[in-house]
Amino acid sequence: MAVKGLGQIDQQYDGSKLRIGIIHARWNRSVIDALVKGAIARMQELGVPESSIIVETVPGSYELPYGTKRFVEREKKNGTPLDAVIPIGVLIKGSTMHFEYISDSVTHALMNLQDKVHIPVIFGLLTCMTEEQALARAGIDAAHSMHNHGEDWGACAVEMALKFGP
Ligand SMILES: O=c1[nH]c(NC[C@H](O)[C@H](O)[C@H](O)CO)c([N+](=O)[O-])c(=O)[nH]1
Repeated sequence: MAVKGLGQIDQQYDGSKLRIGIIHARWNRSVIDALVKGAIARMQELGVPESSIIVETVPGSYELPYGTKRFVEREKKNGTPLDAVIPIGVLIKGSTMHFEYISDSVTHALMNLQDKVHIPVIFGLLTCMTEEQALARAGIDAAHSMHNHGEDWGACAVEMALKFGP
């Protein structure tokens, strides 16, 4: 039995009152779209209305930290604050060190963002050595060898928002 992964969340949560943001990069779009779809589907299973899932995009993963911060601030300013936000990006190793620098810096920036925006920022950055790894983690590889990690991120956003919201 696989031991990795979120598995079942430890109780059924009612997400019907939550407002969750997804902000995704547009690189590696086929993988991104599958991850976003999985996150939305899981949050709807947990009762979050589709109209309460707000989707925004940025060019690439490097733009996720700043885009996420401004996205959360904009929704708060509009009187429609988010209860959690899921930045989603897919980084695939190329022939240069670009991958390493973006992966490391974006990971730290997203982690630290939580203390600035004061809502859960779920880690939705796939850092893959190959395209096959990315496809598998979005559940769209030919063998369907793994589940869609976007579903985990959706469940995580609902749990964190309900447990640790304002
Ligand atoms: O989201 C990604 N952005 C990538 N680069 C773009 C970067 O995130 C910025 O958008 C760009 O550097 C402009 O700031 C990637 N690679 O370079 O390989 C990648 O794999 N994934």
